[in-house]
Order: sequence, then C-alpha cells, then structure tokens
Amino acid sequence: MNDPVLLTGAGGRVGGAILDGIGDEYDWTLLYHSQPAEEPDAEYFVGDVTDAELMAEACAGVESVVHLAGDPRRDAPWESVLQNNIHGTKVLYDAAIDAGVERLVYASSNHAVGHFETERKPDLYRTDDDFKLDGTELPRPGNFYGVSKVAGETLGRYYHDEHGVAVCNIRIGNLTKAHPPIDYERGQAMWLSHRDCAHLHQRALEAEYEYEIVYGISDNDRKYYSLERAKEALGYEPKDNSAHFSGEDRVEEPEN
Ligand SMILES: NC(=O)C1=CN([C@@H]2O[C@H](COP(=O)(O)OP(=O)(O)OC[C@H]3O[C@@H](n4cnc5c(N)ncnc54)[C@H](O)[C@@H]3O)[C@@H](O)[C@H]2O)C=CC1
Ligand SMILES: O=C1O[C@H](COP(=O)(O)O)[C@@H](O)[C@H](O)[C@H]1O
Repeated sequence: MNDPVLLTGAGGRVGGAILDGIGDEYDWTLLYHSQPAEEPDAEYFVGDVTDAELMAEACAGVESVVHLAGDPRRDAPWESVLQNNIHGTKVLYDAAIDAGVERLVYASSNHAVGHFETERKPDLYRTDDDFKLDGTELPRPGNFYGVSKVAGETLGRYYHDEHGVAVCNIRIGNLTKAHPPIDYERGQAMWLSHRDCAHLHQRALEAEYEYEIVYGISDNDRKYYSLERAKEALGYEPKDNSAHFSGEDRVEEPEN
C-alpha cells in the first residue's frame, strides 16, 4: 500500500510534473481549485485552500502534504498573495496538524531571494561567476510574491518548532517541460526539468529530515543556487542541465 499524500495545486504546472513523474508511487488525494477537465484517477477535492472545513476533509488520513496551491505570478498583488499564499498556507497547515500529518513539502520560490541578484546580474547567471546561494542566507524577496513565499517558509518553521512536523521548503527555480527557457539567461541558470522536479519531490517525501530549505533546480552549468543541501538532506540526484540544450526545436510554454 502506497503512502497517502495530499497534493494541493494538482491542476497546475508543478502538479502536472509531479503526477506525470511519480503519480504511481503514492496514494494521492488531489486538491483542484476548479473542476478538472478529465476525471482524476485518484480521490480529489475541488475548492479553495483557505476553506478550513474542506482542508480538514482533504487532510484526513494523509501522512504527507505537498503544498503547491497559490498565486504563482511574480507580479501578483498583495491582496492576492495575502489570501491565496499566506493565509491559504496557514489554513492548510492548521488542518494538517489537526489531522496528524507528519510531513509538509512546500513550494517556495527563487523569488524568496530575488534581490540577491540585483547588484550581481547579469554576471551571476554566467558560468565564470562563482557566487552561490545555499539556503542558509536570510531571504531577500524581490516582490510581494516572494514575500509570500518567505512567509510560507516561516509558517513551516513555526509549525515544525511548535508541533514537530517535518518541513521541506523547496525554492523552485523555473520549471519548463520540453526544454530550458531560450534567450533567458536567468531562466537557464535556475531551470528545473520535469523529471528532476518529480524526483526532487519524491526525495522530499522519502528522506528523513526536520526542517529544510533547499533549492529546486536542475544541475545547470549556469546555476547560482547550490544543490549541496538538496543532495545531502534529501538525496537529490539531478539528471538535467540547461547547458545540454541547443535552443533548436523551440516549443512555446504557457505563461502565467
Ligand atoms: N512553475 C514554476 O517554475 C515555479 C512555481 N513555484 C510555486 O509552485 C507552486 C505551483 O506553481 P505552478 O504549478 O507553476 O502554478 P500554476 O498556476 O500552474 O498552479 C497553481 C495551482 O494552484 C491553484 N490555486 C491557486 N490559488 C488557489 C487557492 N486559493 N486554493 C486552491 N487552489 C489554488 C491554481 O488554480 C493552480 O491550479 C506555486 O506555489 C508557485 O509559487 C515556485 C517557483 C517556480
Ligand atoms: O516563482 C516562480 O518563478 C518562476 C521563474 O521566475 P521568472 O521571474 O524568471 O519567471 C516563474 O516562471 C513561476 O511562474 C513563478 O511561480
């Protein structure tokens, strides 16, 4: 019998990468914001992560939560990130603790540390620049969306210290499917391939840890995020590298 895992934001891009890659590995409960076009092959709920009653139902019998639901826009307004990202995470984590959930895996973002780039770009996107963030630095969000992601990490810190739940915050870079972003150095530096995304989340669901902040990117030559903590704490073994793609056969991906 597979471990029961609640996946919020199941209908989104990161949720799709996870379900495509490790959909058969867990006994999923899926949370969608609106009714999915195709009937999911798992138990599912439709509604808002700020709905405490619904989150209590969704968390019942679950061992781990992968929390992706939220407003992912870098220019999302304060009102939206306050409600969807900060309050939503708090409501979900309360329900998870009440239900006895043992592990929370949280989709944080590169935007939690976006202002480290301000005085270093574009050099830090290049292979001859050695600067790296490793997750021990204090956050420097570059927008309100980034502020909300830091708040999510901090909520996780509080719930870990207060209730003992294991928490892994993954500062996801830039997930694209067919190939890394083209003509976008920053995107190539922080690219996360679909298979590395699925594998990283599997490691976050399997490894033993207390509270972690790791960077979620592929092993890109251009990276300015260290992968050492993800490797050491989770056993992450990335397979992809944006430098291995030539930029031919461009496929347009949906923007948010
Ligand atoms: N795609 C990427 O490269 C990155 C994504 N992330 C984070 O990963 C998570 C997922 O992002 P994506 O899949 O790219 O976004 P997405 O927009 O494709 O998926 C997010 C899903 O959450 C749902 N959602 C939004 N607000 C909700 C609410 N209040 N209640 C219930 N569901 C709600 C949306 O309907 C959507 O299906 C987000 O938290 C985002 O901040 C972080 C860094 C990079
Ligand atoms: O957190 C996120 O970051 C990625 C990459 O950021 P960008 O500023 O280079 O676009 C973004 O694609 C994603 O939508 C967002 O949630």
